[in-house]
Amino acid sequence: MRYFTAGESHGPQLTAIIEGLPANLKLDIAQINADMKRRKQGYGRGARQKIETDEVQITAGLRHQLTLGSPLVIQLPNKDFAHWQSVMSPTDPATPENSVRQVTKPRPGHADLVGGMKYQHQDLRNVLERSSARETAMRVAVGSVAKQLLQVLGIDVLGFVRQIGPVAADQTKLDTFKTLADLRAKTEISAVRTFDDQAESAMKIAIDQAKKAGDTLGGIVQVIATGVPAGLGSYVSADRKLDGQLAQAIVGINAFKGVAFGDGFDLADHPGSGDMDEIFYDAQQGFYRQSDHLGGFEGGMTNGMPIELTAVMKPIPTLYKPLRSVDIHSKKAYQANVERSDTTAVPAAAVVAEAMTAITLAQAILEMFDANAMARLKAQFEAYKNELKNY
Ligand SMILES: Cc1cc2nc3c(=O)[nH]c(=O)nc-3n(C[C@H](O)[C@H](O)[C@H](O)COP(=O)(O)O)c2cc1C
Ligand SMILES: C=C(O[C@@H]1CC(C(=O)O)=C[C@@H](OP(=O)(O)O)[C@H]1O)C(=O)O
Repeated sequence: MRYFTAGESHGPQLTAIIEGLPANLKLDIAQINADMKRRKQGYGRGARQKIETDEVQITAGLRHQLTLGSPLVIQLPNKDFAHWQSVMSPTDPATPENSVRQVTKPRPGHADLVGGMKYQHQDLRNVLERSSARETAMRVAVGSVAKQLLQVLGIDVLGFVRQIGPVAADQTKLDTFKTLADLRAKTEISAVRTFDDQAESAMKIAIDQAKKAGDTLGGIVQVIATGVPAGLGSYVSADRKLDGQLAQAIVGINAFKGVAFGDGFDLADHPGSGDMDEIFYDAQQGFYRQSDHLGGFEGGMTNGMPIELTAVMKPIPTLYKPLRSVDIHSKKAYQANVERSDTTAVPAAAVVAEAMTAITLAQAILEMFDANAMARLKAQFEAYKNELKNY
């Protein structure tokens, strides 16, 4: 399965094309729109989210709710385009209004300056329109399709928030959730998509303070995937290591600067005796582990334990109290451009990280098993899981 997205943040619409989905996967569009809504939400988002409704249309590859095996096309209109028609028209010639609204003062931390240099743009709007995380809406739509495929195979994926700015949720509270369904129920009703009420209140205060100061916040998200069988990915070549592919997918999210699996950076100061997931066997379940320090990966392959990753998002680069920059035309020192921005988008980014994990897992499965028809895929997948149990 591969996919592309196209579309500018304030252009007429965003589009995703997914190729390589099996035929006869039942798709619930309401479920895709529910995920779109989850990405829109989160304490600390800016005014843009009030304008958009983020309801997708599927215009190819689907008949009577079943995939055809042909490319699936998902479209999402940008409601904000109505306010940007003259600036963003794909066909009309440029008007004087365009030059007034040119962006020439690049924002440190955004793609503006380097994108302008690389593509020889004199109006940095030509960079920001596509580098904007508006595009992550399409990744969530694609991820929602991937999650519906994984659901048929018994795999569940959830993204949530661990930290916003200096406020971290309490790990011991996370350990009290026995199932992913319980954790989902808790994080879905949280304004910051976390599981710790006390931390949530402190996170909201931190966001309010940052907003008041014209500043922004980053944070840490976590993704857990359960029901993943051992053996996805491979140790035989570096580019086939699934943890490596997942790291790319996660760090490829706008503003993400790092990813860690299992105990992550804490592995550095743990002795080996405390951090390997020891191997046990019983006839009922076959080989199993009692711990998940390595986040579900050994040798670039899933090992049958839940996949657990954490990832860090830097603070939002557009500041209402702008940073120092230089005008690309006059070369004079100015404050960076600011139009409108989120104070933090960590809760939304948790949904994007969940989507990227689901896409990466679905791709690994569709590469390993027959990807033509859903029923055959499911039969092969179940047979493989039985084979593992009897190894
Ligand atoms: C969901 C989400 C929302 C974002 N919202 C904003 C925003 O409102 N303003 C902003 O400057 N950056 C925002 N960003 C971050 C920028 O898109 C990102 O920093 C930029 O594309 C540069 O890429 P890099 O940070 O990966 O280097 C957001 C990121 C995500 C994932
Ligand atoms: C539009 C979205 O996020 C945008 C991501 C973004 C950026 O620079 O990444 C900048 C802002 O764009 P605007 O100036 O239109 O408000 C965010 O709102 C979205 O998530 O749907």
